[in-house]
Amino acid sequence: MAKALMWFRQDLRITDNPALSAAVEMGELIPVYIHDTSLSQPNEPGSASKWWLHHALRDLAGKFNHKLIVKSGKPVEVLLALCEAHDVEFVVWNRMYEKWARQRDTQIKTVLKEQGIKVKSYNGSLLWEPMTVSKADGTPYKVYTPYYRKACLNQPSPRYPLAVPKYTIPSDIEQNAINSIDSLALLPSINWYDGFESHWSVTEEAAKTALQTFIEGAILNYEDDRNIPSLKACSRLSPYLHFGQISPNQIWYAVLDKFNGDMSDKGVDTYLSEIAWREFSYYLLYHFPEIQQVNFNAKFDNFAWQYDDAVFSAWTTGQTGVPIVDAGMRELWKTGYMHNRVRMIVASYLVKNLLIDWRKGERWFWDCLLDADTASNAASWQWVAGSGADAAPYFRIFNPVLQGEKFDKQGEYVKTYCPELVKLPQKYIHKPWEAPATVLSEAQITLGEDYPFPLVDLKQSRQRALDAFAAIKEA
Ligand SMILES: Cc1cc2nc3c(=O)[nH]c(=O)nc-3n(C[C@H](O)[C@H](O)[C@H](O)COP(=O)(O)OP(=O)(O)OC[C@H]3O[C@@H](n4cnc5c(N)ncnc54)[C@H](O)[C@@H]3O)c2cc1C
Repeated sequence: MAKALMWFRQDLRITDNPALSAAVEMGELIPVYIHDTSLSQPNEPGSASKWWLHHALRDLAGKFNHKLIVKSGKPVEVLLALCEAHDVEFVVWNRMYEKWARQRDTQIKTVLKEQGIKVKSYNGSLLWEPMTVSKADGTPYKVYTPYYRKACLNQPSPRYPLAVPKYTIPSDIEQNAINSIDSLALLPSINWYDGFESHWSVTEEAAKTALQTFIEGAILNYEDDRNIPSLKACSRLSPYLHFGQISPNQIWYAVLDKFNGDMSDKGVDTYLSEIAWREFSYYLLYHFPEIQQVNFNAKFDNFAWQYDDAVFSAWTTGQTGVPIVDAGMRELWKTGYMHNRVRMIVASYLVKNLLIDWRKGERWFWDCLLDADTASNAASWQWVAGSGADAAPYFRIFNPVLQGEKFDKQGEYVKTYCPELVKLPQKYIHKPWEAPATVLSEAQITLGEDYPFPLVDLKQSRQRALDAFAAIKEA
């Protein structure tokens, strides 16, 4: 019987996996994961991602009775060796969209084909692949709304999710996956990740359960509640989506099937349009491959960023003296996740109030987020910075106090992650520096000791940012 090697990458699931289903049709299955040691920064996974990957691989290995072959090295060399050792006829994978991955995969395809091996790739992670969507004049969209509403929604319907295929793995494959995964040493050497385990279950089944729970409840209030960080109002599917433990197709059709294809409910429409923001991020990454490092809007190349180690460190450790910012940065550290509204607030504060280059923030998120994703992270940072495609204008500067008072009225979110402020009355929870001495004393807070004074004056730093922006606008 012919043998088909399935190269798993960011598609660590067995349901709705087009390459896996195709491999099973071709013959006996050889499931393989390769830890690509040729990657360097900025493409090498961050520390939090490696924690997730470790657990996701263990979950996947279990599905193959631990006969997942796990190797590390240069993929082309590993694949050639495996093809020879196991007499492989077909190699399949699901496509990735980063420039480095596309170049690597094209080269591998050529080398394998030269050896007489048949190679095929599939779409396993997007509803609409970037190369299939363009404006009437053939150029790529740069604005989200027409991209999604005009182009994507008028494309042929995305693939309906595939069932789990019935596979047979050759008997000579060893059940050695757990040892091989452990030997990749993915778990970070500094154990700051203990808290992750109480927040996340890293399995394909957990992704399905999270989706089901969300569409049975929170989706109907998503439009209003998604901005409130103290509520469980979002689906929290982002790390599963990044590692492909669930596909956007599974999400799309679970929602449509539940609501009989009706997208008119505000919650449903808004949720699906967030899934489409992920698609748009991949679209941008594909058509503008440098967005992780290069300003989409070249005017920002002359922006007068400022950098100060101590200031950046205060931001990363949640010690800026602005409670909603500090709560967000501490949520990230503790759980590997940060609520979307708060991501926007902390990013705006870094880039606009502290005038630190968005690329520094992007790198910190890359290392700490469990859902760190080249496309969504880079596109979102550029969006907040104002340098991106269809970005928030630079002059629209979030006031973190007003944002906190609007979206965390009672200060519940802040109190969860900044317990030293728990006794502060609601009136001052987002601006402790304005609290009278007696109030601070009753709340057992000494500013500068229990909680920092604000790093910068919000009004002055806002004006400084506007001046810096005016300078590049005029240039
Ligand atoms: C500065 C900044 C950095 C970010 N970095 C990342 C990142 O590295 N990885 C990542 O997946 N998301 C990133 N996001 C987008 C967004 O914050 C997360 O996708 C979202 O918070 C994940 O939580 P959820 O799954 O509960 O989202 P839900 O609200 O339930 O949304 C469902 C899904 O839609 C997608 N989505 C939602 N909002 C966005 C968005 N703005 N852009 C792209 N996709 C979106 C995600 O895949 C998400 O899982 C970033 C946002 C900002 C402002």
